[in-house]
This record gives sequence, C-alpha cells and structure tokens, in this order.
Amino acid sequence: MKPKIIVYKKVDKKVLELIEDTCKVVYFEKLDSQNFPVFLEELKDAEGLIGSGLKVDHELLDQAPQLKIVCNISVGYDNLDLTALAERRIMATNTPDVLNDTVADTIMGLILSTARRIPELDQWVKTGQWESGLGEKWFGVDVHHKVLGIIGMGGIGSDVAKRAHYGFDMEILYHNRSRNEAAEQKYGATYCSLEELLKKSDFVCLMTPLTPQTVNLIGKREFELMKESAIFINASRGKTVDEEALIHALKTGQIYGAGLDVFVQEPVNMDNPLLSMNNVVTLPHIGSATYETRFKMAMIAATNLVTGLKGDVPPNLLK
Ligand SMILES: NC(=O)c1ccc[n+]([C@@H]2O[C@H](COP(=O)([O-])OP(=O)(O)OC[C@H]3O[C@@H](n4cnc5c(N)ncnc54)[C@H](O)[C@@H]3O)[C@@H](O)[C@H]2O)c1
Ligand SMILES: O=C(O)[C@H](O)CO
Repeated sequence: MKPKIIVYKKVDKKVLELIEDTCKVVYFEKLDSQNFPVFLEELKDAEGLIGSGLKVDHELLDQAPQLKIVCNISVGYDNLDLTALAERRIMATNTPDVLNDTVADTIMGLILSTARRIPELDQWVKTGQWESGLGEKWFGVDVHHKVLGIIGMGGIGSDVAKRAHYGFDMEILYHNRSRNEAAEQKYGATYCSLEELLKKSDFVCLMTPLTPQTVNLIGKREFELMKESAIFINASRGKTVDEEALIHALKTGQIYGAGLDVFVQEPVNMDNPLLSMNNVVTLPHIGSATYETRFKMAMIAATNLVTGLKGDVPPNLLK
C-alpha cells in the first residue's frame, strides 16, 4: 500500500505527479483556520508532510504518530523543531542553493529601489506630479562604488556579493560565523566584526537564518552604530531584527532607509508604522518567488520526500 502524505502548499501538477507515483496524496493548497481541523485529522495516519512555514513542534507531532519525514519547500527551517523531530526519528529536509540567484536578485532590487526611491517616484509620475524639472528633493543616492556589508555570507549572501562586486563595483564587507574564503577570493569580500561592518557600510544586508542566536541580532545598539546615510536591507526573517528599534531608527533619521522582504508578523499588520514611511520599500516575503525557482524548490522537496519514504537518505537531510 502506498504511504499517505500531505501536501499543504499550492504546487505544480508535475510535482504532485512525481509524489503520486509512490504515495497517496492528500492536498491542501493552503492551510487556514477553516481547514486546519481537517488537516489535523488527515495527519493522524500521514507518513510524510510537504509544504512551507507550518510550525512543526511537539504539539503538532503528537497528532502525527505515523510521520516519517517533513519536507520544507524553503531553505529556511526555523519553523521546524529539529530536536523534537530527531527525538521521534522523523527526518527533515529543506531546499538549499536552488534559490540563491533568485533571492539575490530580489535583494539587489530592494537595494536599488530604496536608494533610488523607485516606488516613491513611480507613484509621483502616476499621480501627475511630474510637471517640470525634477527638484533635489526627489534625488536618491548612488549604489555603485559604495560599501555593502553582508551579515550571513552563506549561499544567498555570496550571490549578493557576486552581483554587488561585478555589477556595481561595490566594496564588500561581511560578518559570518566563520570565514568564507571563496567569497573573499572571488568577490574581494573582507571579513570583519559586526561592529566594524555596521560602522563602515553604506548598505547593510542581513541574510542569516533565524536561530536562537540571531533573534533580534540587529537592534537599538546596532542601528546606533550605522551611518546616518545607511540603508538597511532584510530578506532573512522578520525576527532577526528588533522591529521597534528599526522603526525608531528610521523615524529619528538614525539611518536613511530600509528595504524589507520580511516582517515580525506576516502578513504584515496594516497599522505597522513601517508601511507609512516613504523611506521604506516593502515586499511580501517574495524573495524566491519566481515561477522557475518555486517550481524547482517544490520538485527538490518532492524528491527529498519520495527518497526518504523509500528508505534512502534524502539529498537535503537536515541534521
Ligand atoms: N526572503 C526570502 O524569501 C528568503 C528566501 C530564502 C532564504 N531566506 C532566509 O535566508 C536565510 C539564509 O539563507 P541561505 O540559503 O543563504 O543560508 P546559508 O545557510 O547558506 O547561509 C547563512 C549564513 O549565515 C551564517 N550565520 C548563521 N548564524 C550566524 C550568526 N549568528 N552570525 C553571523 N552569521 C551567521 C552562516 O554561517 C551562513 O554562512 C534562510 O535561513 C532563510 O531564513 C529568506
Ligand atoms: O526560506 C525560504 O526559502 C524562503 O523564505 C521561502 O519560504
């Protein structure tokens, strides 16, 4: 008999077909408060779970006694309690590397649109305010030849460094748990302390995973260390930043602007002060969201799932 698995995110037909070859699939395009009780019922005899963002902890696992594997369609896995999963001998996987270029493109988009005020000026043109010459109050700041500080020089951080080095002649500083010699050799990146990076960078780009060590990694003290002209970019996770401190830094001119793909609360609350600031460019957590990359991520997650359920080691097993 085919093992029963649950897909809890909208995926391409080809992804479902790959899984259906060896599994019986129960499909939820997305989970919400309406269908969650049905999902929990289905979980009782499910052997696999594939999707992204669902909190998988002891409480959920208590409802899933047959589970053998949990496959994230994401590189981040802060939604997974790996200790709880290991205690129950349940495998967990993610989708690293395949999304590096796409997320790095998004980050460059945030850097450029914040520095050159693209969304603001777009609105200015579309609302008929472009009457004559462009006054200085609409000028932005240069990106090329500036200093980019990358906190978290992993897969995505390295691809941001590549773009900044080759495309924009930027000087790259980075802070990481350990030295990244490849980024140093290929993109001329210089390793430095977090404090030095914050003091010297024109653009500060946060790209660490969310872990107990990185919660509120950037807070009041860190914003105080940044230049008044600094632009802060976050595409990691909302909780790596103390959002109150960020709001304060932007309101008081401690930093120049911010480009954000992630928020503490997602979807973001409409009363979040960040949404009414002209010097903030926002995106709805779409770093990896192109058709091509999301398809590849889902295919990789499906391959992890069927490999694990076959009894082999899945390619992206998390330890
Ligand atoms: N916005 C999006 O759509 C999006 C897309 C993909 C990934 N992400 C987030 O970005 C994160 C990074 O992705 P990646 O593929 O580059 O991961 P990665 O593991 O390749 O790189 C992360 C880097 O951060 C470093 N790091 C970890 N803890 C640190 C700390 N305390 N101080 C300094 N450096 C630290 C690691 O050493 C590593 O080099 C993911 O975990 C995810 O949360 C967001
Ligand atoms: O971690 C990731 O891959 C992205 O945030 C998409 O969920």
